[in-house]
Amino acid sequence: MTTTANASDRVVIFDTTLRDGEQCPGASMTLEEKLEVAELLEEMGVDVIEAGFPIASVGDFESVQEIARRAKKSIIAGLARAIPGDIARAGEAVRVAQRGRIHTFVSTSPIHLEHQMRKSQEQVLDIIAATVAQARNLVDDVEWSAMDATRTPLDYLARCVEAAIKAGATTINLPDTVGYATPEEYGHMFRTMIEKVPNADRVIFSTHCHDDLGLAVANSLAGVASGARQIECTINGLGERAGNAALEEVVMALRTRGDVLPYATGVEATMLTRASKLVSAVTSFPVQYNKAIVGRNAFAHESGIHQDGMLKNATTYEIMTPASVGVTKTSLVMGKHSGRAAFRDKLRELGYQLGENAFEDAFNGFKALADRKKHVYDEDIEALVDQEIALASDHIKVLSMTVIAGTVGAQSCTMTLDTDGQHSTVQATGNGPVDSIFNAIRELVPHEAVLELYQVHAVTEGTDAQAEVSVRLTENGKTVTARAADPDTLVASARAYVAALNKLMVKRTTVGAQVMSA
Ligand SMILES: CC(=O)SCCNC(=O)CCNC(=O)[C@H](O)C(C)(C)COP(=O)(O)OP(=O)(O)OC[C@H]1O[C@@H](n2cnc3c(N)ncnc32)[C@H](O)[C@@H]1OP(=O)(O)O
Ligand SMILES: CC(C)C(=O)C(=O)O
Repeated sequence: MTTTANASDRVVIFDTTLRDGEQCPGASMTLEEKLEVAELLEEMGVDVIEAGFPIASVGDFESVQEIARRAKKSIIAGLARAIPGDIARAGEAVRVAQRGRIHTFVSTSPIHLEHQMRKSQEQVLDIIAATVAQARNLVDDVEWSAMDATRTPLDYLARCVEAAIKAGATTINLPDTVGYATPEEYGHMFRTMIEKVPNADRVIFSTHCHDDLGLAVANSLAGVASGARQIECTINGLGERAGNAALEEVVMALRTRGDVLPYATGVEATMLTRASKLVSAVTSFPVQYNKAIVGRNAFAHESGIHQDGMLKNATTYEIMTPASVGVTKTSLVMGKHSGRAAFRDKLRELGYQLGENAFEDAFNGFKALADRKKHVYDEDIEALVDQEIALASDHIKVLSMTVIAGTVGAQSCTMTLDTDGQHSTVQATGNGPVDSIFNAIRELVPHEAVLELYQVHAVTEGTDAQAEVSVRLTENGKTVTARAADPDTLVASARAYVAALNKLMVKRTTVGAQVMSA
């Protein structure tokens, strides 16, 4: 790859996760973490890695130098203000790289010149000439940036760019430092510089966009469409304030919309998810669920209509494949918006084959559960379907129950059971609510079976989790175990006990014994 041609359709990807990304409050990384990220960026095919700001601290200097020492293919850049000491330090750090770059910057906008730099336009032009020349004496690859370029009058910006090119800059970066530009304005700035500035064709123009108005990626792409051939970006869009253009979004926009943005990058897109996860882990910055490309919902579909389309053909609702960014598969999330098509597919995946009636019952049960529960997991569906299957062969069913529990008085249960179509009700007390439930059942269905095990566990997490209750009964040497699940632990307990009784009845019938009478 060459970084000197401006006319090609190859876009240089300049990753600044380790510099601008680290400027995100709380995102600082240790040397080891930076080395790990840099190694992955290089393996992924990132052209330029901005490894840090060497004058900022000894730690920053050391990490830029170590990354520079280890890099094999990527260009390693170190940032420097337009100050001789900064440039010397950056040069010292990147000189050990096979391909080192000094990236020096100075403000150009009236606001910055007046309030931050406290310099005149003419003084800044002199500074640009001197500092870029100093950097060029140290390395061949020098990038110059006009800090706050998008709030700089174009005629003055053109004079600055001309001065930087004349002094030897090889890349000219025009940042939207405060995330202020619109795509149209940003593109116009590049077209103007490329048309107006002498020798503009000898350098690569670069974008560097911040996301204060959520336009960082759109502006970067507008810059490329207007002649820029380097995009500065960060993994997960990390960076100062609202962050920078996200590398994964830029790369996938170029890849997915090659019809209108016919520019290539050298990035291996299947590594994007891995890179996102690594940066999230080392910075402790979670990736928002709905983040484009790498958010956990980026390839998840919950609504029935979308799931139906996805099952028929994934192109109905996905513009890129999950595999293209390193995600193993699309996920159809089961929830209250899911329909029959997705539910049928989920049952198939879980190994169930239900007849139409049983399927409808299970689907209605699932919808009712999804209305009460935020997340419906595979285990919830399994518990629900197991219960539907068990109910289909039940002689005894729990029709209704009311339990009174608490600190005042004995716990009691009023229970109505349906036994082969006959309804009977009883009220029973007990030593605790579960005991009162089991006593009620014993009164309605007299039997000798002994309760061997009563166990409750949450099927999934959260206070709205389904409780799964297991009950084991033993009678005449025969043991049965049954389970039932419900968000109400007491209902699950009653159903599990009754399910165990039903099993016991089936066992008795099988061995020719008397069927219990209610
Ligand atoms: C848009 C960006 O993202 S730019 C990069 C921002 N990143 C960082 O600032 C992170 C690293 N920074 C640091 O560690 C420190 O700010 C340092 C080491 C660079 C400087 O620290 P200090 O010497 O204490 O200066 P301080 O940070 O208080 O102020 C910045 C100074 O740099 C000057 N300055 C800012 N940008 C530039 C520039 N591009 N060229 C020359 N001088 C500059 C400011 O005018 C100010 O100078 P002054 O003290 O004479 O008023
Ligand atoms: C140093 C420059 C490139 C910068 O980070 C900005 O202007 O946002």
